[in-house]
Amino acid sequence: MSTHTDKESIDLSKFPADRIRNFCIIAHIDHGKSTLADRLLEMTGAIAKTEKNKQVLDKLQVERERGITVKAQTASLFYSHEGEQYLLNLIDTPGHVDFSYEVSRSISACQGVLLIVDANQGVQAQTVANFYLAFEAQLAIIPVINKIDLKNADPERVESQIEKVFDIPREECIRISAKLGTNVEKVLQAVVDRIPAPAASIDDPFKALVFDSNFDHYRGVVANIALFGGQVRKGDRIVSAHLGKTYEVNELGLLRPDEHPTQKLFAGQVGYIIAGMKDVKEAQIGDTLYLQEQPVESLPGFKPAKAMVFAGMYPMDQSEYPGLRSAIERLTLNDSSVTVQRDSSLALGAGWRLGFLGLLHMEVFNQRLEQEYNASVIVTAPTVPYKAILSSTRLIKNRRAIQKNMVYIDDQRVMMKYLFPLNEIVVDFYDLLKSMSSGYASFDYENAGYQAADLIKMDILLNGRPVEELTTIVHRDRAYSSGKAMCERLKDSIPRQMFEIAVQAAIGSKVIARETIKAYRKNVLAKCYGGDITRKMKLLKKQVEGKKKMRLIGNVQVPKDAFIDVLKRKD
Ligand SMILES: Nc1nc2c(ncn2[C@@H]2O[C@H](COP(=O)(O)OP(=O)(O)OP(=O)(O)O)[C@@H](O)[C@H]2O)c(=O)[nH]1
Repeated sequence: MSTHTDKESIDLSKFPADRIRNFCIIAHIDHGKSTLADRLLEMTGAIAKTEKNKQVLDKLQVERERGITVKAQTASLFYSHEGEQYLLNLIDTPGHVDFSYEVSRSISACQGVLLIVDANQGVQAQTVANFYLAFEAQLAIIPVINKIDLKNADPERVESQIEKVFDIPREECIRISAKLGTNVEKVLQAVVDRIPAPAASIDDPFKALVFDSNFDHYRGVVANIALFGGQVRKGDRIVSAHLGKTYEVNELGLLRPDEHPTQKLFAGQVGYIIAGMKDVKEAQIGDTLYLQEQPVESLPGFKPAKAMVFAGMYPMDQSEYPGLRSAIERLTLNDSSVTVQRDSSLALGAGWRLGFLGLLHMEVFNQRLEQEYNASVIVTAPTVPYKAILSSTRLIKNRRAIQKNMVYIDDQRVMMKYLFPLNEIVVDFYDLLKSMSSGYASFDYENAGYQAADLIKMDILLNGRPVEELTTIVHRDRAYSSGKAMCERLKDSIPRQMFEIAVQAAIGSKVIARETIKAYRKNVLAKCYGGDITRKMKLLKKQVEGKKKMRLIGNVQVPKDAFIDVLKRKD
């Protein structure tokens, strides 16, 4: 095996399309995609083999803190097989259901996938969902059974599941331990042998799909592109099909996984391009790029993601509005599955209504805003979309989940399909299901359209003042229990203040639940004896900092996390 670590030595013209393989790694969450990606990077010399290089493709702070992948990442690898040099472009994708949009976009730049399945857990919900994304896109699928080093590993059983559920012969499965590196070489060989080369010709005009992009504070838009034909070099004048605007290519190159500038990119390759796009709106994901003098027909692009959960987002202070607006614009460039609409609220001022694919997606977006853009925001209670008929029409009463079908994967696992009201599953269903099944059950969902239901609007009041951000739509039969639970949770998350606070749930003018937060005076100086003034100042400053994380509703200080916490069930 040979490696390329010298920056200057890469001549991409040596890699015509038949020497290129573009593939992504897909799997259920935690089955070991990022660990396998680390091994592939090490074995091909893209990164050094050290203890420090763990999950190198998980670049974001939020990914490292949560130990999950939320963004797909690209890495180009050089691999020699049977005397020939190959360029392998690997895209590592997230496993959690909320980020499946990243998977579907990555698939569009690939001809094959490694479908990783944990040798102990076997086929899980996102294994099935991701398999179908790859299958429908007609990609070559290489099943890889990972974690065979585990004491409870049962690769035989997992192979039977793969055969039964996906109709893939068991002989095609590769058993590996990504952690120890066992059989990982076989995975690289299979990528070359079983995944077709991209059908892209250097003789065609340059045509590239923008499959991801992000905003760099200094260089503007950095777009990840897959070349479906031709070649492109620094100084070329290219056009974005979406806006019809022309740009000059300033820089281009490979992602290894860090940017590695090259002179040119050729048909079938995957890389990055910087072309002086200064506005986030200029680099639409799904856009087609072509040379100014050689117009081409646009590529089909992507189906827009369908937001499932909506929440309001407001600056902590209205003076931070412009800064937050540009942060949201830049982050949505990198995460195009978020929808943004302007909104305003009496209590919180001007802000936005954002649509997300799920609650984890919303939390991660919020965390990225804070970590990558230093923005401090208030997020309101998430809701799901409803269509309301404004009359007293009696709606069909149907709130329970309806079982649609049930398939036995083997004697220990069963796959069940239900029709659920979306509201019942977006907030904490996944967490509850995991804890009730001791982590064994897994879950995936897709939109099944609108259904009529008997719903009412429930308000939450703090000292008699309605908090519109906490208004929810609930099923009539559940109004009392959910009103009571929300009041109890608010009581827990709002700290005592200098006066008594009544927390009430109401339907129209009728109060259905109430909790009281007793008055309390927190004297932060109580522990200060002897009048040390600098220490007093420090404590008072700390108290002011604490208050910044609070939102004033009427005269009540509400911690900003309360808006989400209040919806999560504790049982
Ligand atoms: N024993 C064992 N553990 C493994 C192996 N591969 C991965 N792991 C562990 O499994 C856990 C999850 O691995 P990741 O590589 O982060 O999984 P992932 O599929 O990338 O996770 P997401 O991107 O969040 O979906 C980590 O604790 C790894 O150390 C393996 O071959 N053997």
